[in-house]
Amino acid sequence: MTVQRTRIKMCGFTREADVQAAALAGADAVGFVLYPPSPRHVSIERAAELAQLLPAFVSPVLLFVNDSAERIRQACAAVPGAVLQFHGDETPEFCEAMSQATGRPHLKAARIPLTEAARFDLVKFAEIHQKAQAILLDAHVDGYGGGGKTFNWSLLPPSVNAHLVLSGGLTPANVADGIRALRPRARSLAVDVSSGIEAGKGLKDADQIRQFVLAVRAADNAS
Ligand SMILES: O=C(O)c1ccccc1NCC(=O)[C@H](O)[C@H](O)COP(=O)(O)O
Repeated sequence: MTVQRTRIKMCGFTREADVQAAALAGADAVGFVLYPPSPRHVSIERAAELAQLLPAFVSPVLLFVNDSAERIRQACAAVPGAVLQFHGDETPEFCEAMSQATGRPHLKAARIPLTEAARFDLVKFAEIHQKAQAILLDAHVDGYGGGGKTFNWSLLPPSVNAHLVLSGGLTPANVADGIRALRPRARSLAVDVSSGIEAGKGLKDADQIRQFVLAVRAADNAS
């Protein structure tokens, strides 16, 4: 029997020890929020420092919200190998142009209404963002993201022709349910977490990090 392995992105890191804890626990990607209004914001220089701690095969992810092409290029030059995550209102054309200009793949966030997920045309969104490496499904919250809230997973379309990343309010306690709800709908599924592994905004908790990875592995092994 083939066990599908759910890849794990953890986001919003600001401290060295937390980045090391995430990599040690088994995160496949570690995200840095380059959006100044976020309480998890880090500068390009700080993201570069933290990304240097990542071992082989753990990808840095640079998160932008409606940022400029110039600053995205600067960030890519400072953080080799980073994946781009566009979490604002970026058009498919802008996202594709930035991937072309930097040679980096990108994730595009879809911000799903908390209680009316069916109102969001995810099939169409995935079609117009078909050049994205994956579509990250986040809850639509004030401040663009990192809200610690789930949306109603059951209201999503039964099938989406895209690699999906489930995000928004995931915790060690609910991530298995999220995997079970989303895996049948996607070409492949990964999960993303920020608030659910924190002691405070941008301050990650090593034990919650470990618990989150264990919960994902248990869900994979049970599938
Ligand atoms: O994390 C933030 O502060 C943030 C701010 C503005 C835009 C996006 C942001 N985070 C993006 C992420 O990828 C988060 O991991 C995602 O929104 C899930 O966050 P959470 O619900 O706290 O797990």
